[in-house]
Amino acid sequence: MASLFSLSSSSSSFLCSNKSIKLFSPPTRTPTFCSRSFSVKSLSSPETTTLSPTVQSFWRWVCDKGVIPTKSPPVKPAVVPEGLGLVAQRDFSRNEVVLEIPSRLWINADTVAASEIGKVCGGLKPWASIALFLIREKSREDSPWRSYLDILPKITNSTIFWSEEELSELQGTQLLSTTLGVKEYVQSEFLKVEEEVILPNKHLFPSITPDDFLWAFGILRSRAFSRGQNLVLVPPADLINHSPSITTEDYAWEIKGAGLFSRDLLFSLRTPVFVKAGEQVLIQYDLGKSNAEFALDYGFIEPKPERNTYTLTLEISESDPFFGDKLDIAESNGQGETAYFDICLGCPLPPAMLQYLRLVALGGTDAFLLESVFRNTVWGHLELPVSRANEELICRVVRDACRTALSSYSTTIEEDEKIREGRNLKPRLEIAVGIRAGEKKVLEQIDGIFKKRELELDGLEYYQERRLRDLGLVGEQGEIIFWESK
Ligand SMILES: C[S@@+](CC[C@H](N)C(=O)[O-])C[C@H]1O[C@@H](n2cnc3c(N)ncnc32)[C@H](O)[C@@H]1O
Repeated sequence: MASLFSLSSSSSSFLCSNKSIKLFSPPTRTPTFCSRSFSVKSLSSPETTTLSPTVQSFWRWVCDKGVIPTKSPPVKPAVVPEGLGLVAQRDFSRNEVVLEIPSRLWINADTVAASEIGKVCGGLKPWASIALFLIREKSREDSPWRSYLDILPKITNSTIFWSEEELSELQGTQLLSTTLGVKEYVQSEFLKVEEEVILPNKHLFPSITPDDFLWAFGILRSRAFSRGQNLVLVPPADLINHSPSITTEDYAWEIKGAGLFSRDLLFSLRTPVFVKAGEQVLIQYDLGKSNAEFALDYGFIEPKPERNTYTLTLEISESDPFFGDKLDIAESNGQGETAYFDICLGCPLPPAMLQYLRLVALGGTDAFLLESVFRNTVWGHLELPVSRANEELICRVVRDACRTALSSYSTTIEEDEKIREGRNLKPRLEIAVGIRAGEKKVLEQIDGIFKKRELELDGLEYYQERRLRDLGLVGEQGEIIFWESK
């Protein structure tokens, strides 16, 4: 991916920023806007009585599978402000299991492998094979998964489904470049899958378009539970919605053995908080996700300031005369030629960021620190200011980068705040305005940190002074102690 900016001691260039794409981290969800056969009502309490025939038929299908006690189901699907959700039919205590779903109801890579297309999907990435499975089953009237597929949203508010006009509201944001990057990635995966699997096996597949593939990708992104490469769709557990006010780190779900005498697996969903009968059961999707990731994966954002992030991408330029030494030092300390630092609103800078910046900016009379004799200690030295020139350069370069990034947005924070005050904002506009305001606030925060630092440059202690002090050559007041002749 292109880097946000690169910084070197000889030249400093700032490029547009992009974030590395993390595919399929923990469970995901999708918001209210879903165009489906049930109508989404804005309700203060979950609506359990007016389910559409599609949802009723889905629930019958789930109950018929024998995975939910039909007479006294612990939860039921309901129309809630987030779309569909799960509503408690009795009180649940904190961490109590809400649903246990056996693997025969899951859709994962094993389901695909055991299906008619299993043989031809073996070489695909797990998500791509599940995507093909979903699309194929969706096209079959008699699919055993019909009732489930019918309740899946045709579209979500994820930015991957936004029109060009809607995306234009994200002008200047990192989310826009990430969204375009993800769409490009899905498109290129589609072309590969089309050439290697779909076209050579036309008898197995309906005609599949890039939009179908993007839909399936969006479905997986917003509702597959995942750990690492293992993705799994688990009806009806995937009706669980996210609550910003649940902040427990505990996993809300696990996969476990079905019992002593069974080789089957169960997907077990717990409620992280006490829930009263009639209330919606909610979980925390992921405390570590930024609003940009929420918008991309699920199509909603949270009001919490710390969900607003900006990713600074720093790079050791290949044209840097000390490229090899700097890379060696970076790699010995868990970094690379390119380093990504997620900065969130109201949080301190990531600890290694200043070290990496100082390393990248190292040059001139400070270059002696790159010599091999310092190799084991240089990273430690970089924790503190090296020289005025080095510190001044990093301040200037970071501040220039922030200003350049800030100038690429089409609105100011004040303008965004005004729009947000307006009533009845469309969900996608609300997301766009929240994201762009959040990114700008983080950029202003970074700029502010380095502006303050610039003002402190004269008062900072640099490497040479520290060294003299360690050698006992600097007095209490910072004066140099000369040898006194006897
Ligand atoms: C795992 S699905 C949950 C079921 C979903 N509500 C449905 O109707 O199918 C995730 C999706 O639910 C919606 N969602 C979940 N939590 C939400 C929230 N706190 N605010 C808005 N939408 C939410 C989003 O559309 C998200 O992509």
